[in-house]
Amino acid sequence: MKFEVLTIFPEIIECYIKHGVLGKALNKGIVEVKVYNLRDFTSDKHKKVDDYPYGGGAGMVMQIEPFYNAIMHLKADEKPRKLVLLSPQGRKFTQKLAQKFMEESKAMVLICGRYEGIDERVKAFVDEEVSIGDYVLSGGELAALVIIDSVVRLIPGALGDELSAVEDSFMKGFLDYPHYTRPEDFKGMKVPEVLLSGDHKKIALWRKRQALKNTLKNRPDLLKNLSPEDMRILKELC
Ligand SMILES: COC(=O)c1cc2cc(CO)sc2[nH]1
Repeated sequence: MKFEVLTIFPEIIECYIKHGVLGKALNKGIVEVKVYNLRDFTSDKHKKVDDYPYGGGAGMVMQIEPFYNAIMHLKADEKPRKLVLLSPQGRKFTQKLAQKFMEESKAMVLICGRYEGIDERVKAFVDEEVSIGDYVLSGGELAALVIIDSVVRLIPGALGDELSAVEDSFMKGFLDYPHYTRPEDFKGMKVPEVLLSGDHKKIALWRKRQALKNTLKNRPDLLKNLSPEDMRILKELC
């Protein structure tokens, strides 16, 4: 899978992708991330990317030309790619959409705005507009990193051989269960006995109960289409 990121702050992306699962996936060649500085696609000596908004108002708007030039540069190889604009107005990014992106796209272009936003005409050249949540960010780069991180984790082989409980739980529509590691007793805060029992069936049931309890408490909206077994456990919790 290949990600191409358009941004005026390439270092934000380049710094993050070197670490952790992403870094390993890059080293394994499972994923490729190329970052393009929009300033390299300007035509003036000051590498200007923004200008005053038509109609007035506070702040500056990013001009279409650098985005257009960068997109045309990428499209020159005529390879298929999904162009995604990160924006607060986009459709909500979820684990399901991450799965869809991983399954359907060999290459994604992640377009990051800054300032007060970008010229609306850029949207004529993108396939999707995506938001990672209902809050204001200073730019699209963090949202682009969220998408890269969550999609790469889903690529077979990216996580190595370690199972990922987080993926499992979210894919099943729950929040994760609690995790513990040594020491067994930290200032009197003990690890739940069941996790020390070695009884894998009991441990699995305890984890499922905890995941449902967490989900009921913090994200009841996720509790849809439960299996009869999960519904039984949930009813016990209520
Ligand atoms: C100038 O600001 C942006 O380009 C910008 C992009 C995004 C994405 C958000 C949440 O998904 S908030 C936000 N702001």
